[in-house]
Amino acid sequence: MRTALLRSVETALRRGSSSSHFLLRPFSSGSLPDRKVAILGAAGGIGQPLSLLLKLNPLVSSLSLYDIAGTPGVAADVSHINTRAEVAGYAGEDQLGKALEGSDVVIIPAGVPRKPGMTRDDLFNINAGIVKSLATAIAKYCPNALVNMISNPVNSTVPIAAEVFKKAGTYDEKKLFGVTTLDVLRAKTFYAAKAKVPVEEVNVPVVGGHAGITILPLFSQATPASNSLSHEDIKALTKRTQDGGTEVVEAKAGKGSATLSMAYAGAIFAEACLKGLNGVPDIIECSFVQSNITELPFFASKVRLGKNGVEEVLGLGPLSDFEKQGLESLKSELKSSIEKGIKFANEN
Ligand SMILES: NC(=O)c1ccc[n+]([C@@H]2O[C@H](COP(=O)([O-])OP(=O)(O)OC[C@H]3O[C@@H](n4cnc5c(N)ncnc54)[C@H](O)[C@@H]3O)[C@@H](O)[C@H]2O)c1
Ligand SMILES: O=C(O)C[C@H](O)C(=O)O
Repeated sequence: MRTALLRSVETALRRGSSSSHFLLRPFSSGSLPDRKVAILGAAGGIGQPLSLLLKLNPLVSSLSLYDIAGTPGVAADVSHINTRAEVAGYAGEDQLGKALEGSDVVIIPAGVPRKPGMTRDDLFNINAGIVKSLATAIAKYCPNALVNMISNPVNSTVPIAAEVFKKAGTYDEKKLFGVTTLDVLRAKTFYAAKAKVPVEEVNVPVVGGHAGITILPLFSQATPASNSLSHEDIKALTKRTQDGGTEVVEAKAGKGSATLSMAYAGAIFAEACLKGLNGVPDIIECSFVQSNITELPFFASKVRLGKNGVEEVLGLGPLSDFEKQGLESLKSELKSSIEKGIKFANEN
């Protein structure tokens, strides 16, 4: 028999709040809807910890782990954890259809990561083709799924997927997301340390794209507000957020890029998508989506998530002069990365 406590936990889970945390909380999956999540690239540096985090999430009833190799081991391993999600591992292209069929959310961390000295755009030649073939399969096997794109360069891989979906006749701009959550986590972490405020209370929107100067944290809108930060502090925080990925790439010295923090960020964003699908109100996250809040066709900003994916692309809000300058400076790089993705999808 379910106790009042369990019932209230269930209600809280369904209603949720974007800040409630899925780790270590008691749950009963009794009346939660079934949700299948597929991870493409599940045997990789991000894919493995992301598989673990989603196995811990009671909103997931079926966890489908796909990679070109290595997934049976990852699947067997996480499947022993005594949580709701049933886990299946699929390896090799001939199993991709089965891995995708019936998915509500597909997360894509498939592709190569950076080494020191490389930009994210240097990954384009390899990752563009990988993303194109995975998007083609999504259009065929689960055209209604919400797609969470992690593979870099996100500023180009999201437009590639959009073009593939358009050609297949399945494109729904509400369902395609570039995952920029790690930029938000970094902005929150760095701001909290500098402003000396409790990190768990901090919110900072990050807009633009996901590479270098296209990453634009809006510290003028950070909460709790701080009046102890100078303009030089804000400039330094902005630069550190923009270079956060490179900081990790250099520290890993040739052994890849952010994997653990990215898995956490990917799990947060996937959970937000699932809550939206489940009808939880007021789920707001930053994401790189089709947008008309600037003249660019894709742009990261706060979005409200709902039963069909993006319910509303939220505006930028008031910007400081420094942020207005940052916004103008990022546009040409972001525009050419988007155009590069569109061109690739249409010519290959
Ligand atoms: N969006 C972000 O904020 C963010 C953050 C960190 C990393 N990334 C990007 O995520 C990607 C993955 O990073 P990683 O560290 O996990 O790399 P990794 O090399 O450790 O893992 C990538 C995995 O993708 C798999 N893969 C390759 N081709 C595939 C295909 N066709 N189908 C399915 N799987 C395929 C590989 O077998 C491997 O297991 C990189 O492009 C990286 O730049 C993005
Ligand atoms: O920096 C990278 O190459 C990986 C990722 O985009 C990140 O921001 O950590």
